[in-house]
Amino acid sequence: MKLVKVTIHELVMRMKTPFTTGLGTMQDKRFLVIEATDESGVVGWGEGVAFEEPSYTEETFKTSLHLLEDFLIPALLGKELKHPDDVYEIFRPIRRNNMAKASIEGAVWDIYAQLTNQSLASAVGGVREKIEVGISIGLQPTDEQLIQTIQQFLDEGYKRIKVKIKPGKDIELIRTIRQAFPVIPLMADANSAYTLDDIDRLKELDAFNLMMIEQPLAHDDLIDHALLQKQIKTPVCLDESITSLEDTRKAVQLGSCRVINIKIARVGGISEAKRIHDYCMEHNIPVWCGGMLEAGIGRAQNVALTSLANFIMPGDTAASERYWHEDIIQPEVTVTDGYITVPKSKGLGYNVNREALNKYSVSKKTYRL
Ligand SMILES: O=C(O)CCC(=O)c1ccccc1C(=O)O
Ligand SMILES: [Mg+2]
Repeated sequence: MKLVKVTIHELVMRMKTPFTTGLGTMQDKRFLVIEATDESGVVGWGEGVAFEEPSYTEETFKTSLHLLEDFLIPALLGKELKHPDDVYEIFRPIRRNNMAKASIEGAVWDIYAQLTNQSLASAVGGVREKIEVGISIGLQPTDEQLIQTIQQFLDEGYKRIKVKIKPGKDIELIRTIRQAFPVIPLMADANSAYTLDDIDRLKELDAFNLMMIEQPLAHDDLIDHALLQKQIKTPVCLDESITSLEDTRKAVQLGSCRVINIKIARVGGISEAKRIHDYCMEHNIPVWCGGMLEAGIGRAQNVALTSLANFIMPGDTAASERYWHEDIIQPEVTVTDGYITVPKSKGLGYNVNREALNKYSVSKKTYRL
């Protein structure tokens, strides 16, 4: 494989409903679509999922543009690639900026799958025909609305409910949910809203039989999470803190968590996501696939990755229609009885809908060898 042309499309798509966490609210999603062309003319697609504000990680869609234009695309154009794993090595001298790296690495994986006549799921080593999915629900204005929203997604078949918590909207909130839904698979994501000073409060959550609590403490912490995990029964799941296989090794050795949320973009691509998956499998740490409110291309990659053997907990990869009036892929990702069927066709398994892509595109720029 050799990339000869890369086009960056900048899109803005309005979500059906705003998504609120302790970090902020998002409704209009600005993101990047990467269209990469190989020397044989095969086109691969990637998605740049960094948000407009550096609140979840330090990256933004603008830093992604800068990295792609000035470093990542120049480093890849014209390079002979034997396997998509080569991309991670080529990018190694460039520190962090994982979402920017993943955006173009995903396009190389798509090209590789097409050139080797297989689905992306099969190219990454997936073993499942269908994947079990859950849903992540943002903070709601009232408890009534939250209960109603949970009921709606349970009715749609979602297998696990994740709610956002923050100080002051935690114990009572979870108690209210448990009163309405005593036995559903339920978990809470704090997006780093707590410190060890809140340990008594976090211990109170042990009463509610949560599947796990996601990223309670600082976004870059492993040590305090290990201290916390020793004192609470609820399994700790790390999201923000895991940016690489190295972070994973340290977290597992320290006992910082019992579960890991893998997001392709957060760890710099599909290759590193796979290595984290494999390490966790060897160490009996279950993983699940997190989300970045992706449009169709990122969503398709999540479906493929989740077909790996150790994705044994439902992830956040919900149906396209949960987020978008119209997605940029055909067919859209659909959920039936809480499952997504992993596509078997060549490459991503979904076609990019050029008409939709152009409709939501606000600018584009092409780089050639
Ligand atoms: O539905 C999704 O794509 C995931 C939603 C979600 O929880 C989330 C959305 C934006 C930023 C961070 C997170 C998170 O997993 O912490
Ligand atoms: Mg999270």
